[in-house]
Amino acid sequence: MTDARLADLADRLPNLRLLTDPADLEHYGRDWTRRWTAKPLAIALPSEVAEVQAIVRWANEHDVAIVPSGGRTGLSGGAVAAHGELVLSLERMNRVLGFDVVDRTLSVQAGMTLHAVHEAAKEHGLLYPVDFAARGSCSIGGNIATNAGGIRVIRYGNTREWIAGLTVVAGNGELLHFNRGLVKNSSGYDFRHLLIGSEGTLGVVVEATLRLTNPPPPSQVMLLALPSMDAVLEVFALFRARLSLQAFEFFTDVALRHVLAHGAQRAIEGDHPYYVVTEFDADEAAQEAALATFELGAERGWISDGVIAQSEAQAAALWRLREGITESLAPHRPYKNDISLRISALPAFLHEIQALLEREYPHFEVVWFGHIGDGNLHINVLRPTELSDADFIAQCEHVTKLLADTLQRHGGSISAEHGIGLVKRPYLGCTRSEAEIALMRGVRQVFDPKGLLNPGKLFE
Ligand SMILES: O=C(O)CC[C@@H](O)C(=O)O
Ligand SMILES: [Zn+2]
Repeated sequence: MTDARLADLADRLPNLRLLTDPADLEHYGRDWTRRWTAKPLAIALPSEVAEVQAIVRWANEHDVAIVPSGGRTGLSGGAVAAHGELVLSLERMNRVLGFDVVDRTLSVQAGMTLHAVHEAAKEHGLLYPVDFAARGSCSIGGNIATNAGGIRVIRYGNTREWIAGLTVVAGNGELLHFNRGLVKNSSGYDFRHLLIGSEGTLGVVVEATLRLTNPPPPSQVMLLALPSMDAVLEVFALFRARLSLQAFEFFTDVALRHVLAHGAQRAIEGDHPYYVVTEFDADEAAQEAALATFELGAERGWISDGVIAQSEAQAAALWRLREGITESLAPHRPYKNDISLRISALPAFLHEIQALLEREYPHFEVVWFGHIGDGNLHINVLRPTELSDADFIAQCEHVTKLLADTLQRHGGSISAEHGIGLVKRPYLGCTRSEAEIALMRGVRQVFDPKGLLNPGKLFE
């Protein structure tokens, strides 16, 4: 270890696992964006809170920036270390700390995967309801840092709703306990909510107390084929009014083509431009209501075809059509937009934006999918093989500026659930006012006076 700063860190924390191997630097220095070359100073893998505190204090003394790191499944460059930062991976801090049957809370270390959290809740007959495709590798700490959403927001809300308490190491190494699991706490600023969605810029989340809930009643999964985006919105309104929805997700035929090529099974024959996977509570009465609702949608010309899963395996196969999209697109190194609008603003916005994207991306393949029931659209633009990364990104950035302007006019957000990170930083101002961004900077100054926690993410 030739770097004097690292030698000092190793001296202070002889048991700390520190990695400097080039393969490790690359692995831990990047996320799913693959846009930046990873260049961290080293990777620290603490095993306890005291080590995290000591690392942050060491970073202050040596002016070393820190990139807090979870599962690095992020899509906005929030966990990228490209400028000699120390990556602080919470990966080894992945234990359940406690379950409280009266409070119905689960306390965990931040490095637990979302899947492990689900399993731990299940052991107690309860549910941690935030869920999405990266569950096997993303960490609960990363979910908190981005206020992650996913496929059940329509029923359960975002990560924010499920955080009863947070333990955080602030930018000066101090340990802070926010809200301590209380249901009611009207005693001033709720710092817990400032930390949720702060993308590692205010503190390192080391532990969280999660609220759990009852598992949902038995459900059914349906795949629908639809003739237009307007029909998707009509069917959403119809289904929401008549059924108790757990999920309502859409994707286009282009997304379907990719996911089928990636190994998923076709469930509806024929060519249809839009598809919806929906899941709803399904006792006997609800099943009848679902069929009647389906028939009504078909009579009105909004639904062209549909299948209802007859087994858990079929339900999983239908879900795979939606959940497999990101992975099936990954080889094309897509440029991603993750935008949100009020649901009521969607129809007008969509008409405008579909025309804009057709005009601006005549030669690129554009894949639409997402959580339409939350007003959240994922737009993935695929890089043509003959185009360099730099040229491709430059063209996409130009269009994103136009998209951001349109979003601003319709009161939307440039990031619904993936965070701002490095990727959306130029567009923060379309979603947040100058006054808000000035306040954010002020808050950051208080929590992290030297600006060492994830610098450059969220804003310059
Ligand atoms: O790949 C994307 O753009 C979206 C990923 C994720 O948020 C999803 O909804 O599947
Ligand atoms: Zn999503």
